[in-house]
Amino acid sequence: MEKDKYSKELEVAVRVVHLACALCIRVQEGLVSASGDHVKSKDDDSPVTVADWSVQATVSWLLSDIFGSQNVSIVAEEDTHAISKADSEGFLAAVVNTASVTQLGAPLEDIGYLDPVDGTLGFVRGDQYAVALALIEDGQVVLGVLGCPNYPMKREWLNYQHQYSQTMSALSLRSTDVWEKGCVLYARRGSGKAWVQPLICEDKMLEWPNYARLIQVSSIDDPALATLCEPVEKANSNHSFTAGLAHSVGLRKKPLHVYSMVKYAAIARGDAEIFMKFAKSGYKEKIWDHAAGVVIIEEAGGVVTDAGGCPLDFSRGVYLEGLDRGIIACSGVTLHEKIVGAVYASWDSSNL
Ligand SMILES: Nc1ncnc2c1ncn2[C@@H]1O[C@H](COP(=O)(O)OS(=O)(=O)O)[C@@H](OP(=O)(O)O)[C@H]1O
Ligand SMILES: [Mg+2]
Ligand SMILES: [Mg+2]
Ligand SMILES: [Mg+2]
Repeated sequence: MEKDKYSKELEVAVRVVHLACALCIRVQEGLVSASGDHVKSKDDDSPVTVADWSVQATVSWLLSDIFGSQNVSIVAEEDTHAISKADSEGFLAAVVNTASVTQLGAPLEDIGYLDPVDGTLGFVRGDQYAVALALIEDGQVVLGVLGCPNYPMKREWLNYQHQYSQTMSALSLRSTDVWEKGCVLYARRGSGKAWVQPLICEDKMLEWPNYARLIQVSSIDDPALATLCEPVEKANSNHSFTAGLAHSVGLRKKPLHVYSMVKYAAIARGDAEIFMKFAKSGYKEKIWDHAAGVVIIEEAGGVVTDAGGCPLDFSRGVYLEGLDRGIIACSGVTLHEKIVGAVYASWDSSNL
């Protein structure tokens, strides 16, 4: 890809994700004390919140406003049915109130994929979640931006998952220091670079990208030293299958259970070496749950494929069609080859 292609789009996407994160932080802080009005159940029983809707509305509006609605095509997770139901009146008002407090100035063609709140379960539980925005051109993810409001620039959080908010207060991490809140990661395909920024408060936005730092995947390739991260919910990924794989390749550390694409961020930042997800057979992985994370890991030096070792196919609509069994992301080829080999060796006897 030519050197400066998409640089304007990337800058806008990063700024928009910063704003979206600020919005989520406000809602998450309020959730603890709020009535049940701010969280709803979708038809598949998964949660959706005021933040999912507000981020989706805000990001879509901002991108259309900046690039012109004729140049922007956004595919986003939440569908408009749920919010127009009569019983959602209070919820809709909350979305309008939250979305209208937020505001932002380049052409965006191709298709943007947005997961307004990834890891909604983590979000409502006061834990990890992400805002993910990716640009896909001719079936290739060309830009990825991942906002991780509860993933500080410092890596200590990894040892304290599940009690994120308690840990933050116990460690007195609720300071105004930008390095101690969250981060935004981003990458442009073919640049060979991936970046992380601290979550910037709104008055520092103009200074972008002054706070950006290059990130790289971990250099650890010895399974005994490697850290695996995987989804929290057993319904979303088969923990016993991954435990078998981990054992057979010689992983010794306990796996980290982390909500959302923060797992992709952890690999890209070098805080963990392996991410695996094996959903139940029949479940089709959605593009917005992976696109931004994949390009960021790859540009940071890592490898992401399906369990058969093939690249993920982002060219066929909202689903990762043809995905072979599961997803394997690693910091390098040595670990990746071992895991893919272990899947081949154990799949037939796994009853999956
Ligand atoms: N049954 C099933 N199997 C696999 N995956 C599913 C399933 N149902 C939902 N999803 C999607 O998983 C997204 C959350 O994935 P995570 O890796 O964050 O899982 S976990 O919350 O840590 O358990 C989650 O993203 P969000 O809805 O944006 O939170 C879903 O798109
Ligand atoms: Mg998601
Ligand atoms: Mg979501
Ligand atoms: Mg969802």
